[in-house]
Amino acid sequence: MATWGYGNDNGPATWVKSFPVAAGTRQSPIDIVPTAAKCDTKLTENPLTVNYSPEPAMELCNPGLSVKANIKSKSVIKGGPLEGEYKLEQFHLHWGSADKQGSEHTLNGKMFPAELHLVHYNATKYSSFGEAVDKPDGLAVFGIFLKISDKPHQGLKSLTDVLSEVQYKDKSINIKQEYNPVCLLPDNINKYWTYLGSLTTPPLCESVTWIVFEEPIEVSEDQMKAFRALCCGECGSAPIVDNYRPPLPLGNRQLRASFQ
Ligand SMILES: CN(C)c1nnc([C@H](N)S(N)(=O)=O)s1
Ligand SMILES: [Zn+2]
Repeated sequence: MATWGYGNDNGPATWVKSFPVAAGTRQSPIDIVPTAAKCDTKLTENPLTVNYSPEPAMELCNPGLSVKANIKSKSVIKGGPLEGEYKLEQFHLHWGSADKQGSEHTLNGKMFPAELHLVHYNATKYSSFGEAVDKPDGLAVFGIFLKISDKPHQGLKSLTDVLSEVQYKDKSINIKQEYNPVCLLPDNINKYWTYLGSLTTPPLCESVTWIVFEEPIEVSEDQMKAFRALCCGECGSAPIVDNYRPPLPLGNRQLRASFQ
């Protein structure tokens, strides 16, 4: 079976052939139109709280279509739109071949150069990510926009400085001791949009409560170049770029905002 990807013959428009849910009614990403969002005070009555722990030796790997860090520590979130406690499973990114594109969610039709996803599963109701992945309340993913600045992002620097060591598919390394993913979050996590959606890559399960933060994090052009130097396969293979799914219709879903 042909593997899915982001090329002309295996990209997002073809995924529905193997994953019919791609044509579902709660697919992600979406275009975020702030004026269409409903400000919901319930989101602030029980504020979103993040309780991340340092990762003793965080595994960073190149699975071939992104770069991802697997989390073993007990890093959890709760509150906001969430019922129960969700445990961080992994984080990864999507980025463009140029700064004009790369994010999955868009803001008033605008793409950012990249988007960071921190993927959590409902540890109150389910015993593992695998059990939670296809449940309607199984997952919660933080979406964080990346924007270009002249200064590198210090939290991401521990990763971008070693990406050359995972340049090729299936390479992995362990990041320095005590990496705390909290360093990746924007300063203000009280301003976000939330809606019910899906994984943005196959199997595209409609199991994600998305929490997309209004405040982007800032990265340097050199850090973007480091992501764009990662390869889809072995030495000489194509670079990993434009690994984003374009937005899907919001349909009858309600987009809520935690702020005015
Ligand atoms: C198995 N896991 C953790 C994931 N499967 N698909 C993921 C997608 N990349 S996303 N973008 O998080 O929906 S994350
Ligand atoms: Zn993702």
